[in-house]
Amino acid sequence: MRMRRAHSVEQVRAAEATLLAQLPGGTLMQRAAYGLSVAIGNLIGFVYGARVVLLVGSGDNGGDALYAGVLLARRGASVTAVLLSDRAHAEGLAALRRAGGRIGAAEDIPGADVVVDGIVGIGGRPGLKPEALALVQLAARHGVPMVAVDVPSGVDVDTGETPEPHVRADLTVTFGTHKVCHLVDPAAAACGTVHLVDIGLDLPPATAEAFQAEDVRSLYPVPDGESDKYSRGVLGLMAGSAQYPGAAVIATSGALGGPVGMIRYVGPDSVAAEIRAVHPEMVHGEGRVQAWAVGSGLGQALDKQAVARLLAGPEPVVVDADGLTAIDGPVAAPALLTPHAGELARLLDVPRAEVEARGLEHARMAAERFQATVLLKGSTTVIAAPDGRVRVNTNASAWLATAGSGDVLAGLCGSLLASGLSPFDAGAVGAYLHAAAAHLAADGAPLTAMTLATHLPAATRHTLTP
Ligand SMILES: NC(=O)C1=CN([C@@H]2O[C@H](COP(=O)(O)OP(=O)(O)OC[C@H]3O[C@@H](n4cnc5c(N)ncnc54)[C@H](O)[C@@H]3O)[C@@H](O)[C@H]2O)[C@@H](O)CC1
Ligand SMILES: Nc1ncnc2c1ncn2[C@@H]1O[C@H](COP(=O)(O)OP(=O)(O)O)[C@@H](O)[C@H]1O
Ligand SMILES: [K+]
Repeated sequence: MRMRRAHSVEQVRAAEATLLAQLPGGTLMQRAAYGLSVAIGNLIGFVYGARVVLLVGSGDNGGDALYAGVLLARRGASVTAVLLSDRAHAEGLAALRRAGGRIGAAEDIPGADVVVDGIVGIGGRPGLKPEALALVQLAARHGVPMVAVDVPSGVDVDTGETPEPHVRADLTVTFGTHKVCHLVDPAAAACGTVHLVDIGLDLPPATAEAFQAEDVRSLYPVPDGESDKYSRGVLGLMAGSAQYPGAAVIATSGALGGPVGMIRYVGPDSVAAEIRAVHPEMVHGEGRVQAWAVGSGLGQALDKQAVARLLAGPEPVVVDADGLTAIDGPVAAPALLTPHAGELARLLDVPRAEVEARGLEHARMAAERFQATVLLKGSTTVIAAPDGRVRVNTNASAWLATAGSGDVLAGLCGSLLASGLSPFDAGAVGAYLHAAAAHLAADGAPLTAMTLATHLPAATRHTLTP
């Protein structure tokens, strides 16, 4: 699999320590600095004559910035280091001086071609000191591109939280592996483009993973000559109501845009008629199913006991929207819960703002409490399994923020579950294809939930074709 993998600071430090013991001093920093200097050159498009300002803190993150400055200075850049501490990396500073770099100050920033944030890296606490914040704000006011070394200084590296002021980068150049803050919002949004430089770390299993097309390809249930509609999986859909009939239509569209062989709709005749008008292939009424999707648009028609029966198993179940209100403890069925921040806040009985600020923590907490995979929707979607594994989907399009797009996702995930994927895999594959369909459907302009659903086959084709 080719997923992007993120590791915790502790894991990175351990892997670095092993490697540092084997290599001559400074090797890792030189590898990091070389990758950083190349990425900076690529971002601004030239090096000779470029005006580069380094913001240098007290640690090795500042050291990386200084040595990248050395390499850029040797290629003809004019490099200035603004020191934020009197303990800046001494050897790096001496090397920069030898390469013709100089010590500068705030007034160098407005005319710079790029500012390099070497304030803090994985050793940083959240937040920026006032002096650093003022320099970062000055660069932003003058529209100078910002390159973060390893992480945007001031974010919480291991959680992606941003409780304090922090750098907003155009490009983040990280080393060895991604960190959680590169994948999880709100910090991920502050990273800009993330570029990974290999420095040769030997790493343990990741703390969080982000799927790529290849990962989806390896899991997607593709029918073969032996397949029939039942072996491909039948999805039971309990969604929509007289109040929200559209949710059932949209969820059906989402499900039919996935791998399922057949849909059985369980609900009122009036809603079934609306679905049939768009999807005549839908079957109305109870029967054997391999998985359930329940909850989208049930509104006041929600029958908590009926949902509770599904939650008791044995079939796997996707629980969306109103269906989530039927959950009050561990779920026996293999389950994928698909709340947005407001719904997760209600489930956990905490303020919505807390879920928005600390999404990863709350998704994990809910997965453990309800013994179910929790897919927390947002600009970054977090998928947390009850065993502690985490995946995130970062390739969404903001055009997805439209009514009914969550119903498409619930139907699609149900479809994947019915065709045999685990809740954790169904959530990751579903979130990926949902986002891919959004990019195709929107193509830089508004989309509707139905156009999103009708683009699922094309998104799947693109993803499954190497
Ligand atoms: N350890 C290694 O082998 C490698 C480390 N590398 C770099 O080293 C970095 C980690 O270096 P360090 O462990 O020295 O730590 P940092 O450079 O991240 O910073 C730690 C220092 O910053 C201070 N500090 C913490 N939070 C602060 C804040 N909010 N504002 C101001 N100062 C703050 C601390 O007192 C400490 O002195 C990585 O992010 C990476 O850039 C790379 O060179 C690759 C190899
Ligand atoms: N700003 C955004 N950027 C990217 N994706 C988003 C954004 N806002 C919402 N989404 C995605 O759009 C979908 C919205 O689902 P949901 O909140 O359930 O809406 P609805 O209930 O109207 O269907 C989710 O998949 C979510 O991840
Ligand atoms: K940094």
